[in-house]
Amino acid sequence: MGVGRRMQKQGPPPPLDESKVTRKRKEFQNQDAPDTKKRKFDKNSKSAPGTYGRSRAASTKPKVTAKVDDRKVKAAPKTKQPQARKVPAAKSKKVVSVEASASDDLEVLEDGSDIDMSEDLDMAENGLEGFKAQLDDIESDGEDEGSSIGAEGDDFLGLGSEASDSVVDSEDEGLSQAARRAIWSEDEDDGSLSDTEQLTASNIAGLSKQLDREQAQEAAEAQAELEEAQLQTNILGDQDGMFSDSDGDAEGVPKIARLAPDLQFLRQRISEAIRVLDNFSQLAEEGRSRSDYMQKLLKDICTYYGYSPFLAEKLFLLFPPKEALAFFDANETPRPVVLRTNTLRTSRRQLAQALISRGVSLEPVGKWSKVGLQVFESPVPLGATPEYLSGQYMLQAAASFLPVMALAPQEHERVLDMASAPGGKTTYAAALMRNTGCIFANDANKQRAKGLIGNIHRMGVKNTVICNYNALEFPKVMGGFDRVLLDAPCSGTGVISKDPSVKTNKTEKDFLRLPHLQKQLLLAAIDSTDHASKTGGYIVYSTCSVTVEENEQVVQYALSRRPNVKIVPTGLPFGREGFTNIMGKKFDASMKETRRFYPHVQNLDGFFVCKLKKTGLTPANAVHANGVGAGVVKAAEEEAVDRTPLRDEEEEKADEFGGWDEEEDAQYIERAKKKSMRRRGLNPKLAGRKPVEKKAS
Ligand SMILES: C[S@@+](CC[C@H](N)C(=O)[O-])C[C@H]1O[C@@H](n2cnc3c(N)ncnc32)[C@H](O)[C@@H]1O
Repeated sequence: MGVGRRMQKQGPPPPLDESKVTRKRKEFQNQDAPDTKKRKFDKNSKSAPGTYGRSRAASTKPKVTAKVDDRKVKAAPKTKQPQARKVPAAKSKKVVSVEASASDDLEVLEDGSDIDMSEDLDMAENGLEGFKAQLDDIESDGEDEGSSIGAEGDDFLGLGSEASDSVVDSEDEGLSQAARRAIWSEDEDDGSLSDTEQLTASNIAGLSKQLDREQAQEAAEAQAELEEAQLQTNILGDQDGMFSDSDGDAEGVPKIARLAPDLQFLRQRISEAIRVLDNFSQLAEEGRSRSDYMQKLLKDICTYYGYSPFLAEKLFLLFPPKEALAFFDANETPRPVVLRTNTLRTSRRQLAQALISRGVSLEPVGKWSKVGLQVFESPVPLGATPEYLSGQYMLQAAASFLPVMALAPQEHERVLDMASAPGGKTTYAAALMRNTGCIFANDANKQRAKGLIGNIHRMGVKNTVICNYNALEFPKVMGGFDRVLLDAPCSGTGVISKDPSVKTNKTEKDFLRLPHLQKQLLLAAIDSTDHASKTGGYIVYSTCSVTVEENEQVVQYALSRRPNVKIVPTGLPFGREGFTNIMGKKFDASMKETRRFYPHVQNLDGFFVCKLKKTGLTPANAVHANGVGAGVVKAAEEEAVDRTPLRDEEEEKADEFGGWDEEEDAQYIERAKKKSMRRRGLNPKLAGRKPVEKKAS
């Protein structure tokens, strides 16, 4: 986490203030690009993807001082409205020349701190008011130069405008006429007639032609700017209404106007469509159906937030329309940075003190966790502090505490973590078990399992065996666990703020393939659990996805294939109930005991947690996850012993993850043999020698 990045407090995010977003976007359209490059921005604000992010950044107003006549004065920030620049050549050039000279002296103050948008906007507005007043004063001087200045002032106000850098303070009232000319009319090439210039018969025709040429050139430039502005904002195509639109279906829209969406307008249209959908009978246009609005809305959501149509629809349908928008918005902002205290090494209080002494600003994550700390600001990289390196904490999203809290592993139990890398949940479980009992931490991915090994060592976890199986192999590999955690591989629709590629890279195929795998893994988890465990017999299924296919549907499948399990309360103090009925799909009534977590509700990653209790042996006719018949499952369940198959030597050698060092092992074996001989009273040095036969005397 970088310096100066302030996070929101964990908890529901405040509702989006539409008026601010709109204002900020408008400001962006009025900004000059070079100014925006110089600023630093709070990355933690709500912003739409891509250009929306840029527009939000660009709309921030820096503090600007301009030196005019060697005096520093506060200036209103530059603004620009290219569409409105149809001004006579002479005046326009004058404005540009003033801007150029003023900008040489401009100082953009960058204090490096986050910029408070609302304050800056107020400042900008106040500055503009002050400048208008000053211009009024200048105009009221009533002299030739004054009237020329007055005209410039009108341009400025009308344009909104270019010369705002060169704001003069009240001291300008005392400037001499010559001084004013120096400020406002120094451009020799401005095309206007100076008061020393004479119009004669010989040059009047030439001058007239020159003016015509310049006016034509100016008109061409204005047209070019107008077209460029349309490219940026797509205004022509969009402003006709909700159903005459930017995607090229509106007649008479020039092609040029269809290239880039106007995000501000899109946002308004999305809000409007949602308003109509919320009160359809009263607000809908005549002849338009709900589905017309829905289609339009989904299309706009795809453009605005950058989702594939397929995923936008899937996620949209999980919520009422207004809430769906809040969900999409929340996916555009990062979740709070949270760390979990490793109670095997320290206490939360001690850790907090140590980090605070390094300048870290933090708070307990909430009453629901005794180990979480939310970090607001840190001057040091949190992944490299001595406390981190000595394993006193894990950087871990708060939502990922929840499945372990639901699992509630007890001391001295045997626990299986089926998909455990990089170990956030395994190490938490180990801490809850106070390093007693045994956790089998499995992951099918060797590379990720290496990260798991690193974390386990760093955090002083000693009760864990790391395995590298396809978890579908369980319980053939091993069974009879008191508790099993299946934090399943998933599509990641709950963590889009961390990985926005999910918006476009998940296809229909993924939502067939993943649920299939998840269902099979859950059957394997159930079959690996000891229903007769004195302390447990529990399975926790979790994903960091919010789709129904990966959650309720998977659990429902398991209930239908394994009548020997039932859903039980998770024990978590908050979270929304799982769905029992959605989009025409009906689930078991007990599904409401499962819990859903959302970015826009709890300011947590999207998560699903379900706790199951195994009540008996898997029935004889059950089919195992791995396609194996019931007999094998039953045998594996009954025989809760380690049945890890021996792997052949070649495989072992090639396996850098779990392979043996043959030479080192030979030494250990040799040493062990010698020890064992000594214990039996034999001399190891004589080992291998043939016993000397005693000669008969
Ligand atoms: C959501 S992540 C697990 C995160 C982990 N529980 C933690 O808290 O750090 C899912 C994991 O499943 C693993 N995985 C995918 N397919 C698997 C399979 N068939 N068997 C076992 N692990 C699998 C992936 O390698 C990945 O590490």
